Amino acid sequence: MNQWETEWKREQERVNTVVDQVKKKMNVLEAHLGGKKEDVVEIRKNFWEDVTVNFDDAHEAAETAASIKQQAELLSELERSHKNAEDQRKSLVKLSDSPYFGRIDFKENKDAKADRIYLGVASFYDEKADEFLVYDWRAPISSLYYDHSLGRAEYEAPEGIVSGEMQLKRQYIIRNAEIKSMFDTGVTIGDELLQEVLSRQANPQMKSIVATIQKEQNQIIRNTKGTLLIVQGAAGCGKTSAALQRVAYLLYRYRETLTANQIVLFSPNNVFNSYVSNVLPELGEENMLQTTFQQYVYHHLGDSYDLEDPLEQMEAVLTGDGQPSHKVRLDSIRFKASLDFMNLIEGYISHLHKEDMLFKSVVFRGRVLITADQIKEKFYSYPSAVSIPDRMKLVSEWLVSEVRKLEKTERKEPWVEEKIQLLDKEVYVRLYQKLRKKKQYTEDSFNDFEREQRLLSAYVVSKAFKPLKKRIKALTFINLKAMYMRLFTGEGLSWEREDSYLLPDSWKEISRLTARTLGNGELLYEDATPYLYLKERLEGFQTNTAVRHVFIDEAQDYSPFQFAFIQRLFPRSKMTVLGDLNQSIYVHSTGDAFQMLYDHYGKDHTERIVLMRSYRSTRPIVEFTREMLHEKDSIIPFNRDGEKPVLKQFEKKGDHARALADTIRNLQDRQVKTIAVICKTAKECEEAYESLKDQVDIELMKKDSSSFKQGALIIPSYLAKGIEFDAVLVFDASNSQYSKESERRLFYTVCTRAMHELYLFSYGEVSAFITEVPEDTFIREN
Ligand SMILES: Nc1ncnc2c1ncn2[C@@H]1O[C@H](COP(=O)(O)OP(=O)(O)OP(=O)(O)O)[C@@H](O)[C@H]1O
Repeated sequence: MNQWETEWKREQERVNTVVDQVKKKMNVLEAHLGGKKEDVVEIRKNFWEDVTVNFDDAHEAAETAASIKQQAELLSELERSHKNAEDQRKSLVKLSDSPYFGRIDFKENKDAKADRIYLGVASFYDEKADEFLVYDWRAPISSLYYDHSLGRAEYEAPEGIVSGEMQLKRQYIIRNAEIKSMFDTGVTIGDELLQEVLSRQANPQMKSIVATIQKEQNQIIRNTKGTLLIVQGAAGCGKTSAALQRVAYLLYRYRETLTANQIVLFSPNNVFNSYVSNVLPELGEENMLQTTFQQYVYHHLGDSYDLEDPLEQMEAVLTGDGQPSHKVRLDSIRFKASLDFMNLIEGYISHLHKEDMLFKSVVFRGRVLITADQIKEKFYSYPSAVSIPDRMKLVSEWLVSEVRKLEKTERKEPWVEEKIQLLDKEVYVRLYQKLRKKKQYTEDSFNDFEREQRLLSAYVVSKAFKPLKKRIKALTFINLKAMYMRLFTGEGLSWEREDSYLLPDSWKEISRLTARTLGNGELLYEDATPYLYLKERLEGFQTNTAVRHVFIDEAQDYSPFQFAFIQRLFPRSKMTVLGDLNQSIYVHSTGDAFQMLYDHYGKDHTERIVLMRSYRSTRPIVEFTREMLHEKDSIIPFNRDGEKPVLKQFEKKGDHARALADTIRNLQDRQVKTIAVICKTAKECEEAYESLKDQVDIELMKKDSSSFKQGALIIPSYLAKGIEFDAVLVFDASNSQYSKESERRLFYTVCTRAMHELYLFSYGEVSAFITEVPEDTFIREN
């Protein structure tokens, strides 16, 4: 046995010992868990038997309430501790399969001998020996593994910097408690392991990368300095991965004070949400809150409008024909995303502060109770030093009190009597009991009848007024639609000198388009954020102060307006924004979106990290795709071999479809797991599906799809954002699809979804973005 084999054997023995210990602990825990579960079931079953229920008088009722509370607390405490034990059991199950993935031998300066530190997804402590057999990858000492090569090294411990020498860095792949591979590494975390991990097939669910986090990614994960962390990096450089491991790190580091529901991740769409949803549970952590900006907007706008969704907007942009109306739409999207438009709205709000606020009359049963003018007069009667939202609250209180007064006079209206006649028996009985309780029944039956009538009319009127009061409290008397509309009616800004603002040349056309759609009860997606902004500025921002960390992935797709909005929404939160300007595919994305954030937070509160190495795709694919960009040097491929991208050009539709089907079949025969035919638009996807569905087994992804499975699928470009596939087939890489400068980034985004194989099918003349790429970076086939 050579030295390495001996070493391997020794390491395997250690794995066996650790796994034995883990299993022992698991057995103890399982027995304990069983007992706890029984307790919980028992308490649930006997909940009402163990509380004394007595409502005879106020004192007894209070005792009963206290008894129920005590029982509920006991139950929730037991459930909490059951959940903790269950979480611990899950992490032990993982450790029993693969207890660790790395080892470092680190000799602190003060010590004579090096300590062996083994790193895994969770820590494992041996009580008897009083030592950690496995350290959590997020422990302070574990950062040595990610940040340093052999030689002098240091890490930041709670008590200060610890310096020493790293004498060994080793990596393992352990499955079923057996070492499958083992490498000693030097400078970075071993290329061999990374090669092995990256060459695996893609998965419909993203995987954690803890065993192979690279040094520059670790800077993102463990960054706790700034309020704003900006991560800019090429396609596939691990931005999303780093973000998710960062969430896991923060949950570990601040475990006493931070919980998963204080972290929000904004992601591009629901498919992406489902794609990343497994990473944290895999690491033994609960998922953070996940949302899309669109979901947020929907939630807050309710159904007050027929709201266009962003994918419909995208489809309208991509299928546009370049006609003047299309150009106006593009201008509208761009302008409404800008800070110039935000300034315009701010100017409008200042104006509303003084005059022109629009209200809706308070109407009851078709009758105007309080006119819009009366409300307006009341609003402006409050001192202007009081903010608009505060004045709105005062108006709302005033309205409710006015309505209460009117409620009394309303009781005599004829409709009330009619309603009373129609009341059902149950209500009568209830009212009768109410009267008895109040001891209002006397022997005098005439008097009783009168009282009954009074009570019934009060009941009927109060019931009818209830929704009205509720609406008033929800500030629905503010005529938001009309006020937003007023920004666009008239030939210019009807309320202000328009030269005070920066308006686009096509402002008049944009105004006409907007007034028309609003008039039809539709809200274009580009109007959603500004509309919501105006609403919040008038009603008061519904800020969320509980959230401590906001992550925005694919941040290049957010407009400055949206960023500003999110900032206001989460005033106490730190922000991590991750994006790649080369993948900005929306018309509203501007090159300087991050700059706006940077300006807002300032240099002292911002950290900016740039990632250059791309891990997703093979070297030949990266060498091809980066050529499409102007700043090609900013992307370094990870050295993983593969075939060059293949270009196939066709003149006939039938040949094009047949060749696509042949390629898909070939991939399927080779057991390639995830195959995506990517089209520019949903419309093109439908065409692709029609031409392929009878030839191969393939699924069509639509905008409301929320996840994807293994196999072959057809997907529009904008839904494929952020995700990856073993093989990508670009449905039509012709110049008719991708030629404008604005389509360059879209084409780049599409091609960079490929991990191992990339095929470009062109129906007709090939896209200029391919012809300008050096011929030796791809293969022409026909
Ligand atoms: N350190 C790493 N170890 C192993 N795999 C990694 C590492 N970093 C990135 N990867 C892999 O590279 C692929 C791309 O990562 P990820 O999706 O996080 O990149 P991204 O920068 O968000 O890409 P995009 O901008 O294209 O959406 C994933 O399969 C991920 O698992």
